[in-house]
Amino acid sequence: MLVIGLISGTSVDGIDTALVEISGTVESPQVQLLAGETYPYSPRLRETILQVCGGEKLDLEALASLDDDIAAEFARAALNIQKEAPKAQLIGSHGQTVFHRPPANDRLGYTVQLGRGAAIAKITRIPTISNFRAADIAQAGHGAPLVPKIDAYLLSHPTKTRCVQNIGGIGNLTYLPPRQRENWQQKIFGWDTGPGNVLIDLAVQFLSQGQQTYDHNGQWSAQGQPCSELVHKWLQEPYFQQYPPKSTGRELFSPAYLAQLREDAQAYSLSDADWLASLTDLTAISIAHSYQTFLPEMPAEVLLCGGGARNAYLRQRLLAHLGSNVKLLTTDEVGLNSDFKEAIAFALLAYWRWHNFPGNLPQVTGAKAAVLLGEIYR
Ligand SMILES: Nc1ncnc2c1ncn2[C@@H]1O[C@H](COP(=O)(O)OP(=O)(O)OP(=O)(O)O)[C@@H](O)[C@H]1O
Ligand SMILES: CC(=O)N[C@H]1[C@@H]2OC[C@@H](O2)[C@@H](O)[C@@H]1O[C@H](C)C(=O)O
Repeated sequence: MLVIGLISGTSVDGIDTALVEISGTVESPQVQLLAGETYPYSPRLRETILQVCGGEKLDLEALASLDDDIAAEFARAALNIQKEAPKAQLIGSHGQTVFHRPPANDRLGYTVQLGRGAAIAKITRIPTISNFRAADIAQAGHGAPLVPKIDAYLLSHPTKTRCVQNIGGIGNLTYLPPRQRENWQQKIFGWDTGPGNVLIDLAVQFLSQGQQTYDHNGQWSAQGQPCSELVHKWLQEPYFQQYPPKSTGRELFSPAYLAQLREDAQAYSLSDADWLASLTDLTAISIAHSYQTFLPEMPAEVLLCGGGARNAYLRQRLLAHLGSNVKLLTTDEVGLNSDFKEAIAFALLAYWRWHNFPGNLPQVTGAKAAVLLGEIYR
């Protein structure tokens, strides 16, 4: 089956689009990436989305327009990716997260992904599945992360313990015990580790007065030295100490949050490069801390994906904190494209929904049951 996967993540940099051929069976799918593209948002749409993520108020009419503007961009991405290919039979569209509130005590979580599937189906004339997180949230789950079940099917190893670490705007991990271990599927874990690139990106934009949006290959932060006293102070953030299941977003790791870290850096008279090095080190140490604190064992291999895998300084700090017993690779090195893995995941989640196969892992999201994910718009 030819399926298109679409997602714009928490970096809000554009629409990752994957055209994939899915064969095999639902329980043993083979996925081949035929084409992958990122279609950047127009600067105006990106700005609006970031403002909404930052809590700017919208009236309902403006919300409806934004929802459909995003859907139109997603539909255009889907039409573009298959220009030179046979027509896809199905689209799985994650949409754009603009709000995420994890569940708490006796209150369900709440999550909003804009870019409604009905509009994508209408424009593309291809059946579209969207709103993947709602059914898990209705089961008292976090609705995130959803990729761990995909990782289990595509990246687990017969004899090695692996972790898959996505470093997008937010970071999230999947822990995969070896497949030969008894009941290995029940022992898979996953959660959001905290910031991926979000703090680094916000700081670079602030320091460059909007001229740069990210620290290319980590070149700027590599010129500085992390201040370990500050990094350890920052690691006291309650989210890092919270037990999984857990999920987070730009609501916590926000411009206001960064402003506090800026004040701290000024109190220590850090240079700009030292501040960036410290934020990068915080990102790395928060990931490693998550492994060392909450996993039953350290993995033999960590497979990186997401844009942060290209940040050489971040990779170096991560290796330093994970320890030399851990081998750091990218998912590309084991055959899965690291830039389009999330888009591929939503193609496969749509395929599973189409075939009535549950897409969530309750022990990861905290949901009470495994459920079908996504709403179908024919
Ligand atoms: N060459 C590079 N050097 C350093 N950082 C990079 C590079 N390329 C991409 N990035 C970082 O990766 C980010 C985009 O990553 P990605 O597309 O994986 O995020 P996302 O999918 O939006 O987030 P999430 O996974 O949280 O939903 C950019 O904002 C930038 O910070
Ligand atoms: C609410 C939301 O959009 N969460 C995203 C975000 O980006 C990374 C991390 O936080 C992950 O939990 C999730 O995305 C991926 C695709 C997931 O669901 O696995």
